[in-house]
Amino acid sequence: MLYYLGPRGSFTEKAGKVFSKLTSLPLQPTSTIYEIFENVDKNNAYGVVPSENSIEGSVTLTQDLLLEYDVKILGEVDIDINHNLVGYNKDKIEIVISHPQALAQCRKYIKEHGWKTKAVSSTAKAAEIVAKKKDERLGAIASIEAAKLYGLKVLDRNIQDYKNNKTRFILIGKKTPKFNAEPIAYKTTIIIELKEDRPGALYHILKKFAERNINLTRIESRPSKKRLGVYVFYIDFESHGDEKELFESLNKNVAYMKYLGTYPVFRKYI
Ligand SMILES: O=C(O)C(=O)C[C@]1(C(=O)O)C=C[C@@H](O)C=C1
Repeated sequence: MLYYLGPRGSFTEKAGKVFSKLTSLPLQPTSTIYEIFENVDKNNAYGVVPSENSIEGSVTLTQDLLLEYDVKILGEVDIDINHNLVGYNKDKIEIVISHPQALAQCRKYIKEHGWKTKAVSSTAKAAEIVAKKKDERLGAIASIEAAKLYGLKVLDRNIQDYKNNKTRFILIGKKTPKFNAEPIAYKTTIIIELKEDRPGALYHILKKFAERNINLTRIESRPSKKRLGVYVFYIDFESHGDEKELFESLNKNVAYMKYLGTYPVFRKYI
């Protein structure tokens, strides 16, 4: 089973469809990202979750749960995100409902119209709520598919503040499934905590990548949640086959390291 953040018509479903096609796993909607991690961890299932967005950055809940749960990243795909205002009548709208990431990606547009906002669990959930309430004062920010599915009008298209809006989605699970297409690249993700807070501590870590000519594709810090001012670093890099020697070397300089996997990166059209 391949769990995704639903209901039907969410952007995560789009990414889910890509991975479902690649693996032949059947899709199953859930209502929270938590539920996806729970199912993956307890029932050996697979899940698709948003990881980062080109406008708003990291989906912090996903990042935090990757640290907490015993799951691996098994694949990655980037999906174009085009947000739309959906509902009944644009002139009557007072409140727009959507996922917090979607509200943030359309911040300027919402401000220009002076609407209030309400955050819900996904863009598709927002469309479902507006359709159920049948209230002209409500609008949702969602996909065209969600508008069709829940019988709403598309009142404005492509309303995100920056046009080239993409979200990166990851496939999570315990064991790599069989993929029926070739990836465009392989990546590795690790999470580390530095041994001590001293000059050059991070530099010595980064130097190990530079010395081995390994290209980093992301480095991001998140609070360790242990103490204010203590961070963990999420590092993505282009895979280079055997990484054993690199990890041995890194282990000497870190207080903690979690290996999240070496995984294929797919194009959205397969
Ligand atoms: O609400 C949805 O449709 C989702 O799939 C979630 C989500 C997210 O969590 O980032 C996915 C992509 C977009 O960036 C906006 C919302």
